[in-house]
Amino acid sequence: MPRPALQAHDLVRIHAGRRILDGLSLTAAPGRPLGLIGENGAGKTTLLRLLAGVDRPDAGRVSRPAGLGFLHQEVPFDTGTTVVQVLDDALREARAALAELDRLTGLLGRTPDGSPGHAALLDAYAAALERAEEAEVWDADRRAARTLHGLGLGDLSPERTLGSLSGGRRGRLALAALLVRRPAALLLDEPTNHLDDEAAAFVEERVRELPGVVVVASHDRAFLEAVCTELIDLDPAPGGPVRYGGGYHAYLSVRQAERRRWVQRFAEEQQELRDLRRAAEVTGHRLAPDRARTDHEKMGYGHRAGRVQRQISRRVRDAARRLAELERNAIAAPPRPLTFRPAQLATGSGTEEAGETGEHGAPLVVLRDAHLPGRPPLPQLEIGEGDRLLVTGGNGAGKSTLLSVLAGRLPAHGTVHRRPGLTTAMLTQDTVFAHPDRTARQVYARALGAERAEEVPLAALGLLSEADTRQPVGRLSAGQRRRLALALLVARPPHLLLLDEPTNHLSPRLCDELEEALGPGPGAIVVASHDRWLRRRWGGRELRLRPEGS
Ligand SMILES: Nc1ncnc2c1ncn2[C@@H]1O[C@H](COP(=O)(O)OP(=O)(O)OP(=O)(O)O)[C@@H](O)[C@H]1O
Repeated sequence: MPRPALQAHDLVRIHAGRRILDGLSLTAAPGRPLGLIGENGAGKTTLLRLLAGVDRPDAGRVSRPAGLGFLHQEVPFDTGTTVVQVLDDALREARAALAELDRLTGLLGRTPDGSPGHAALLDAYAAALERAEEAEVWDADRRAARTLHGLGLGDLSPERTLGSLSGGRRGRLALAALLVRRPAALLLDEPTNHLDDEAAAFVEERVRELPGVVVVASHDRAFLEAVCTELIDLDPAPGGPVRYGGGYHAYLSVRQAERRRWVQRFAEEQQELRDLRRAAEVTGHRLAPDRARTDHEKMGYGHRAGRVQRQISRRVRDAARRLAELERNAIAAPPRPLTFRPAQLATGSGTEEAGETGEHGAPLVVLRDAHLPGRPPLPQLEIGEGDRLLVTGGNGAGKSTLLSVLAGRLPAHGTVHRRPGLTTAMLTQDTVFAHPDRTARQVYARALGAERAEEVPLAALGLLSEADTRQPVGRLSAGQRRRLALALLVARPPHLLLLDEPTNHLSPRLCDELEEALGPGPGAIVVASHDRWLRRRWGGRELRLRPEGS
């Protein structure tokens, strides 16, 4: 039986009066993973939610295979659910399929060949067998164990509640549950945000071999390249969202060429519009009945007056027609992309306090034999002025713990010496704002104080558009919320800036700009990241953490 595709027709979605999706159609075929890409706020999550049936479109429709699985950016289970309950839920369909097969086998055994109902029973058995084979139900328990292991969750006690797990582990468990279930259509929103290299490679492998529909929204270039056979770019384009075949690299070059063509077409069209308007004005002026004629015009005027008049009128009419047509169908101006423009990310710490205490030139932070009960060991570490340190390590190696200790958010035993007067700021992995109804601007002004917010206006940082700064933070996309959190940090640069997985949720363009800003400069910056792409290009100091016992 052919597997069903997922299809969307003419989807429209309006948020707060803005058309986020405007007549989008797509088909996601089984076995051909489709990637959704675009700037933060382009509408990827919005589209996934419509495809999943979590939200209803304002117009258009979706037809989807039964038994669809959706990995949200935020985990959908409540905090009291245990690990074993999540897995039982994932295995429910496989177990039900096996039970049904057993029941039909028993019935067949008791029904003699040729007796009434035997043929119907055989058909039911064949159908149940096909469903069970498709879902690979015999392998389900083994698959569950292998998947937990592959996602670095092999050590999880089945009785742990989700509330007791870190956000990253909760996310990985939700993903594991979906890979175990193998739904006919799998929709994934930023699946690699919490994955180290090994886990990301494992997921790539599993997703590639899924026989059903896969649609994935992601900013992870390495993942998109490895998994997707087609991409849909939701960023503005003259003819609406564009579909690209051939993976991420192919997309990048085609997309750049398209953007150049758009800019050029727009410039040419604007020039033509200006010319036509000028021509219409000048010719209109020449034809005006009360205009005095020049001597040159008077000489031939009587003789050729009628013909010239007709020619000019025709030209005026043609120009007016072309002008009206162009004005009606003019291509939209290519939107100017946001450009991250921080004055600096961190600031020099030659503070008065340091001078007074004779610590000028001393390290900003020193860790010696520092440790926290129940957490991975902390390294011996000195962070000095101008340092740029990349902290790497697999899931559970203690990257976030280290950053929290450096930030002074987690008290550790042993020596944690911070230079007097040192200011630190940390971009955490979960961006939560306490008042979702406050606009981004209000949050910014309250956090920084009106004076600083005026000195460094939010929109001037190039992280959010003017329009988005007026949005309530609860309505911003995950990436836009992270952009706001970053803006709050760089608007008042600290001496020591700590970035925990800074590239999660951020668009590739911003990641590039951020990476550039991380280069040499004043202050100190410590970055914890699993991003393969960032790590590959990092030129500075690196500290690799290993989980205890490894
Ligand atoms: N409930 C809502 N009300 C108003 N606007 C909304 C709402 N939900 C989303 N939006 C807006 O819709 C746009 C698209 O949001 P969406 O979350 O789909 O973007 P995205 O492409 O997934 O972004 P990201 O890359 O940051 O995850 C954003 O501008 C967002 O502010």
